[in-house]
Amino acid sequence: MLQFTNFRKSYGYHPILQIESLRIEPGIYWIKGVNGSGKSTLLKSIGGFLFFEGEILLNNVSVKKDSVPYRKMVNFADAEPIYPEFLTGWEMIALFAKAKQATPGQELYFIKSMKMESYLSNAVGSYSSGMLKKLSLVLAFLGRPKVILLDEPLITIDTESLDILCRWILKKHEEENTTFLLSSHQPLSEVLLTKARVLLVDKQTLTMEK
Ligand SMILES: Nc1ncnc2c1ncn2[C@@H]1O[C@H](COP(=O)(O)OP(=O)(O)OP(=O)(O)O)[C@@H](O)[C@H]1O
Repeated sequence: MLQFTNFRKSYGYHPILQIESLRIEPGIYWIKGVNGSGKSTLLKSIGGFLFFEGEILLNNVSVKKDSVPYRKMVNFADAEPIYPEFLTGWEMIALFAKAKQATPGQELYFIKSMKMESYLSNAVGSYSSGMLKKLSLVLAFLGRPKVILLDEPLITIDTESLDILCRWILKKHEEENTTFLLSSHQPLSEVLLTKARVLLVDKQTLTMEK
């Protein structure tokens, strides 16, 4: 369970988000909000990548005070992923698999289902934006995190892969009770919509829609 207490995030003197108190139970959540409302800022704060005032706890573990155990429970895929260009996809996967203590071969299901075998031996610098996006999604699913944060996961990937990603999300949630927080301007697939609750970023705060 994610818990926000007196959360405040500003850039300089520009306040972006303020969440007095909010509990997010395990589930699948669609984070909605207009451009610039603060969705990426929220996800990066939960991921432990940004400084903020107040507290975020995951299963009572603090992102600030216990950042190492906290980060082991949280995986993140950036909206526009950037990786060292000279590493291959396989090398990136090996790095993340080790860091996230993935079971041997866990990545193969994801790689096969999105048909990525043909390019993973190439350096990441040669990837198209869709190829890079798929790699970032595979990395985010490695290990057994409690929470997976996906910032605009639906952009740049082809329609066939969209359906596959929705299946990954439902499977991971059903099998491991992984919580997903995903931001998207595109509507989610019907099947994902039936499972997802909406978190709205508006007027500089976050509210759960019924
Ligand atoms: N590094 C930064 N420095 C200063 N301001 C920033 C920074 N990053 C984001 N902002 C500002 O914070 C606000 C929220 O940005 P954020 O990227 O979180 O919005 P978003 O809801 O994800 O937007 P979009 O839907 O366009 O991706 C915007 O006003 C943006 O200009």
